[in-house]
Amino acid sequence: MELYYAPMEGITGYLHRNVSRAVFPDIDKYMTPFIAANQKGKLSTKEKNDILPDHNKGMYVIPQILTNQADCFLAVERTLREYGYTELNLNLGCPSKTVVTKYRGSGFLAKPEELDHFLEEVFARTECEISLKTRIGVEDGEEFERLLEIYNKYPLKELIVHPRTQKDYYRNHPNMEWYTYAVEHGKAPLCYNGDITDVTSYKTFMKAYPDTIKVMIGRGLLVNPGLAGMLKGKAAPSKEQIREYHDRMYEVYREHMPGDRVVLFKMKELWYYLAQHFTDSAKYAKKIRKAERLPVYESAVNALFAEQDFVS
Ligand SMILES: Cc1cc2nc3c(=O)[nH]c(=O)nc-3n(C[C@H](O)[C@H](O)[C@H](O)COP(=O)(O)O)c2cc1C
Repeated sequence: MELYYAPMEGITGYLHRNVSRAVFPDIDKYMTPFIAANQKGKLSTKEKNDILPDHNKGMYVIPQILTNQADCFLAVERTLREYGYTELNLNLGCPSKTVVTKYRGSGFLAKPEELDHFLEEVFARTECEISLKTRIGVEDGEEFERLLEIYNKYPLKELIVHPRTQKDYYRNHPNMEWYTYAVEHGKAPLCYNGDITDVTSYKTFMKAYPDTIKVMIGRGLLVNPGLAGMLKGKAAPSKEQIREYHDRMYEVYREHMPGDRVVLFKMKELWYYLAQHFTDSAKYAKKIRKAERLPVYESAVNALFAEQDFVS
């Protein structure tokens, strides 16, 4: 089984990636949060930092691109090739309003003809291997029939399917009827993504789709950073490992983020997920959420680690 770390904008940048890798080295591939492509193929400082080979040593990293313009895709491809990347991913899943109203991310799924032309042009000129990360439609899973017909025309490296619609955001459950449709009718190698949160949900999924060889996990790895190891037969992470994961993350953010407020913001975001597997975590999570200074934050975290357990 190949396990992929899903891209999560604002969370899974290279600092997060390196710390996760150092403590829990069971992920096979990492996808970067999306790079918003422009005509010149220029990367922002944040995007450049995220893909620099020196910042991603020892990891298989796939840069993800967000655009609906073939020229922009190919321009950023040229830039990424200069850094040595030969595999790229197109984001056809982002559900956020600001992205969707520009017909990008899952918004691009509303324009299947344009999407087809885009892919035609990209595949005619690309020098990379290209995968797609897609939702099943904008409003309704029925749209996926047409979308898959389009995807099947191109030599995709792989098709990563998160079987929700744009309208679903992260609500409801993945629509497994349409994932089954992808299994039965898709030509590209498939990777499943969506709501694999623990060993039980993984086993249930694998029982239904025993031929699966690629699974991408996002939030499940944030709530339990040791989940990939568990899915590969390792023991559940100990509280000491979670502490190490936390401490290293805190250290790199303090080293690289511009000021305590940003560090606190990043750490609170981490705890939004990480607190979920601690026993009786509500009051500690509240203190962490309310902390406005690092010493207050640290004492809330110390109390949580000292007084509660991590159970996965
Ligand atoms: C905070 C956040 C940011 C995300 N950013 C991206 C992104 O940049 N690109 C992308 O393709 N998906 C993004 N996603 C979607 C995830 O990659 C994944 O498809 C989704 O969370 C479903 O998988 P999961 O149930 O395993 O978390 C994001 C999700 C979250 C929660």
